[in-house]
Formats: sequence, structure tokens, C-alpha cells
Amino acid sequence: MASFVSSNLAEKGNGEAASESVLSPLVPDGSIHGFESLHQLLETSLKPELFQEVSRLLLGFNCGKAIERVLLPEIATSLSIKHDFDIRAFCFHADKEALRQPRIVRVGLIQNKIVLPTTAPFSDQKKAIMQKVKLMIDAAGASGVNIICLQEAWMMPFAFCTREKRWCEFSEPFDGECTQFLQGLAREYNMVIVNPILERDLKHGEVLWNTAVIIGNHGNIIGLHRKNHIPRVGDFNESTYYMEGNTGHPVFETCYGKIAVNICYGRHHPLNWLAFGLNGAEIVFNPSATVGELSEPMWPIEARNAAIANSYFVGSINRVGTETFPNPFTSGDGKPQHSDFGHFYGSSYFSAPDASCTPSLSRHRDGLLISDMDLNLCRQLKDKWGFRMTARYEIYGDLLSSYLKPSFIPQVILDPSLQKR
Ligand SMILES: NC(=O)NCCC(=O)O
Repeated sequence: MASFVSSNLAEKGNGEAASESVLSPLVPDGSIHGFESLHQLLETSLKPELFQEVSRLLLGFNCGKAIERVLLPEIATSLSIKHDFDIRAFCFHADKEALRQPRIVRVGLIQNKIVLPTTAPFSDQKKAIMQKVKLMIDAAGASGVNIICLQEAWMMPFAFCTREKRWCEFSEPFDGECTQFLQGLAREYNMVIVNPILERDLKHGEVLWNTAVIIGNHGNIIGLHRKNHIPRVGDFNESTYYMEGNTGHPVFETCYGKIAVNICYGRHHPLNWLAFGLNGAEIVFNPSATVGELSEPMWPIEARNAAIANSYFVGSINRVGTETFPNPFTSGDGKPQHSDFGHFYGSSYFSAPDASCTPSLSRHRDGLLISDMDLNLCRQLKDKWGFRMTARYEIYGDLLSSYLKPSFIPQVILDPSLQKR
């Protein structure tokens, strides 16, 4: 059989050798042996006709074709070159309908590294991230993006691994500094902005929450969603910092469509995705912060499955880079203490209800991912597959209410031949 994949000296597009050895794991810059993403690795390494087939199987087809790229205005691409972030744009179509006009919305996702070391004064760290993110939102604005979502707790390093309480100082009221900063940009670009912050609830005893503030296109605050499921895995010691959300599963009806936010670890909970779907979401954002060793094999699956099962679009965002903290900490696993969380692997992407998805952004670079999406696709997939109509919610409702009772007995039928033994 012909050798399609270069083994240990993969050529990048520019002819440079991408890696010295396949035996070493990921190289220190966070790339995959010099490749930005799995997609780029495959595109560079496979013959075009094979790449086309692999791409069809991995990314699916939208309206019978490979997902299309979209050209962006020069002003947006020059901003990305000047300020060293990637910018990519795609388009999800829907079939033409007889009675409804297309409902096309342009949506953006931003993944970014922190800017200053975690030892810098907190206010400087926050300001530096705000400056960087502003340039990326400017590029989105220049591209005509209607709705944009930032990464989880975008205004701070993801310091929850440390368990040190001093990082609580990064928290803000829902209408604090970062929200006000984004309200200005929302007005400037007529853009809905999903703003995931560490929130301090001033009206309720200064409790902390992991919150997404939804800013309307007039700079108005439409509402809040607070993270429902808090991780207790690896170094994600987030329950040390904030509480399980108390906002349910709100869907925010914006002038561009109905959106919801499933914050990070909530993506492992199918009922969480379902609840946003039952409330009518057309686009669900999943702003995240997660590291390679823990979750990378799950990343391309969970959001995409949610988009399929719930007939909506999903925008998945993960932060990028390795963040090092001043004091070493342990992970409670007997291994030596360390000062970083691991590598946040970026790889932000969009999934559509028809099982197609975009290639992901880089594993290690800042990036803005844009996609046009015709929201008519949501209903078209509901009609085609009928998942809502065939869901049999009543049998699951009954199971869940009986499961919640202390008297619950699991429905297990024993093989009688086991009983004889
Ligand atoms: N931020 C967060 O909830 N991370 C948990 C890890 C994961 O879900 O991959």
C-alpha cells in the first residue's frame, strides 16, 4: 500500500520539516509536530483525493457538499497578520424553503492566550487581555460578525488549579469593567457578545459564579447564565471558587437568533445540552478551558453530538497556551508538584445540526473562527430526522423521577442461569 502519511519528517506547507521524531509526544509549542491542527496535518500529508475523502468522513457534508470557506475583508485579514492571530471563515448552508426566507447569521468564536505572566499585577494582566481581545473583536466587527463568544473566564488566567483564594480578585459584578468594555464594542459593531467571566454577585453576599453575560447588539445586558456543572476532575478545582449555577437553562432571544451558553464542563452532560434545546436554542456556545491530557479525545465528539441530537448549531471554544503560576501545587495523584495546568489546546470549532463541522482552529495560536449559518437548517433537520418527535420524553421523565427517590431500584433482569450458580 502506498505510504500516504509522512512518518517522521512531515513537510509543512512551506517545505520546512515539521518534526524530528514521531516518538516524542506533542512538541513544546503545543502544535502537533509543527502542524496547527489535525486538519492541517491531514491536508498537508495526504494526497488531495484521499484528503477529500478523509475530510468528508471527518467533517461531514453540508447540503451535499464539503463545507465552504468564506473570504473575509482585507481589513480583517490585515489585523490578524499585524497582531499575530489566525482568522478563518466558513459557511453552513440550508436548503431553500418555499415559505421562509433564509435566516443567515454570521457568528464568531475567539480563542486566546493570556498576555502577561501570572506574576504581573492583576489589573495589568486583565488590561493586557482586554487589549488583545479588542483587536480580535475589531477584526470580527470588520468581518460583519453578528454574534461573538469569548472563551471561559476570558479576563483572567485559569488559576483554579492553584486553589489559592487570591485569584478571586479577578471576579467582577456582571455589569463590571469587562462587561462595560464589551458593551462599547457591541454598540460599535452592532454585535451580540457572549461574555464569560468570573462573576461576583454583589446583591447576594458577594457569592462567586462562573457566568456568561449576554450583551445585546445595542450594548444592553440581555441576561446571565451561570455554569450548571462544576468539575471535580484533575486540577479543575473550580468548586473551591464558585457555586453551581442557579439560572437554569435560559435561551436568549436576540435580534440575530435564539442563543444559549453551556459553559465548559457542562458539555459532558447530555441533559444540559437537551435542556437548552427544549427551550428553543438555535445556537449554543460552549466557552471552555480544558487541557490536552484530560479531554482532547472528547473535544471533537461531544459538542458535535449535541448539535446533531438537539438540531442546533454549537460553537465550541477552548483557550490556548500553557499558563504558569508562581507557587507550585500538587494534583493529589502522588506525582511531583508542578506550576502549570498543562496545555490548553485551543481547537475551537463549529458544529451544525446536519453533522457537518468546520475544521478547528490552531492547537496553540490565538484565533478568530467565523461561520455563516442559515438557522433554517435547525428546523430542516428536525423535520428530516424527527428527533424531537421520536424522543419519548415521558419514559425518561418517569425514569428520572423514580431514580431521584431513595427507594429507587435499578431495572436489572438477572440471567436465570446466573442465579443457579
Ligand atoms: N473549565 C472546565 O470546566 N474544565 C473542566 C475540564 C473539562 O471539562 O474538560
